[in-house]
Amino acid sequence: MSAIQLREGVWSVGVLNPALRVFDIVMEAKYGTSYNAYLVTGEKNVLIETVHAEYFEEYVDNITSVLPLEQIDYLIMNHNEPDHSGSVAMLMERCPNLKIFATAAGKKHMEDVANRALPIQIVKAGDTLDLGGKVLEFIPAPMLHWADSMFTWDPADKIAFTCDFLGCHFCEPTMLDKNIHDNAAYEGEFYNYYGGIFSPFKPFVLKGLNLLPAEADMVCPSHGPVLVERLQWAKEEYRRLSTVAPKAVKDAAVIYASAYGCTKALAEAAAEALKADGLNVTCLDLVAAGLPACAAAANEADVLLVGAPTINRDAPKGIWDVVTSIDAINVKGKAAGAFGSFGWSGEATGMLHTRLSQLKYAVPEAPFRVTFTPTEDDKKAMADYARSVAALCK
Ligand SMILES: Cc1cc2nc3c(=O)[nH]c(=O)nc-3n(C[C@H](O)[C@H](O)[C@H](O)COP(=O)(O)O)c2cc1C
Repeated sequence: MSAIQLREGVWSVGVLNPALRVFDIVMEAKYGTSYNAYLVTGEKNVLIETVHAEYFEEYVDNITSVLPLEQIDYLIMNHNEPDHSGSVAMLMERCPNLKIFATAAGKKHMEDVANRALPIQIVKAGDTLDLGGKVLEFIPAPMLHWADSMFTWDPADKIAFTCDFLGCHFCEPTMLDKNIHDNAAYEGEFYNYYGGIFSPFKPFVLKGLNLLPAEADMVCPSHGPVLVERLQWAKEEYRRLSTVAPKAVKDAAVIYASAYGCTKALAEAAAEALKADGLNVTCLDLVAAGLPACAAAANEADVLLVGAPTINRDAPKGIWDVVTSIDAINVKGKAAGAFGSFGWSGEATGMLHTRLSQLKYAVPEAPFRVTFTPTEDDKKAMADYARSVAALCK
């Protein structure tokens, strides 16, 4: 991809990576991605973001197709994940007089990524950068999706540069949303990106939408096409996806695996007790309900009970898949407990209890476990245990 003029004096100088299929270890990128970067020219010339280190030369080619590197005065780093900051150190080698602007957290991240001190000016909300005729404004927008995130606002061009916010992994060679051919594919990636990157930060997304200047008619994100025609839609979707309806009653999820019905009997005792106490209870057998439904219920629950037998000194893999699908960022105020049946050594419940406590759920002192078939007393004790977990929920 070469430099693409977006508006008078505003260029896209990022690169496409159409072959990428897995981003950040965990996100599928069916259509590759783009590492977006922008150049705003004037009396002073400023770059906004760099690119993944492997694409540095292509990035430099794009910049130098507009102007020589020596004429670049500033670099603004809205976000410093290495797919955007990975080329900062190399760029500094070529442009040693470059002055960099970032938030305080951005400075720390950038220097930790580059492993060297950098000439960074820390910016705060409302700080500006005068390019001579054009004044850019900095709008810190923390936790979108790192502490360092900020937007850069160009009021003269009505463009907001928003780092990952409103972006997605999609290669549109023209960078213009009006040229997207496969709109269904784009929308799928837009939602995947929101889900993978922003869904843990819903309150911050709503704050970010409010910080975004309403008069912006172009948004330049750091992945995927620039938003003009889709801008209103994209903002509305972020608002819709991030708005959480208040709950009238607390949700409880009892999720279990059970080979011979022993852990199942405990699960049913727990579910009945919580239902009787007025909670909205979802009780799911992992094998029947499947991982996606169990993971969704676990994440929705204010009170979570995870049940597993011990099989070969561990919990079965499927149950681990559930507890490793939990959004660790959003367990504040929630409570969880582990229970299960075992034959002789009974490791599963302790291991699950440790994991739940490491996720920072409020957990009782110990898990609940019984040998083989639960007695009526065991079931009563299970009901008490479930209630004791629910009592820990704020
Ligand atoms: C293949 C297999 C391996 C097992 N390994 C262990 C074990 O390592 N330690 C243990 O305490 N119980 C072990 N058990 C016993 C189960 O934990 C026990 O039968 C339990 O009651 C099963 O509960 P469930 O009906 O909820 O699956 C094993 C059972 C099976 C079928």
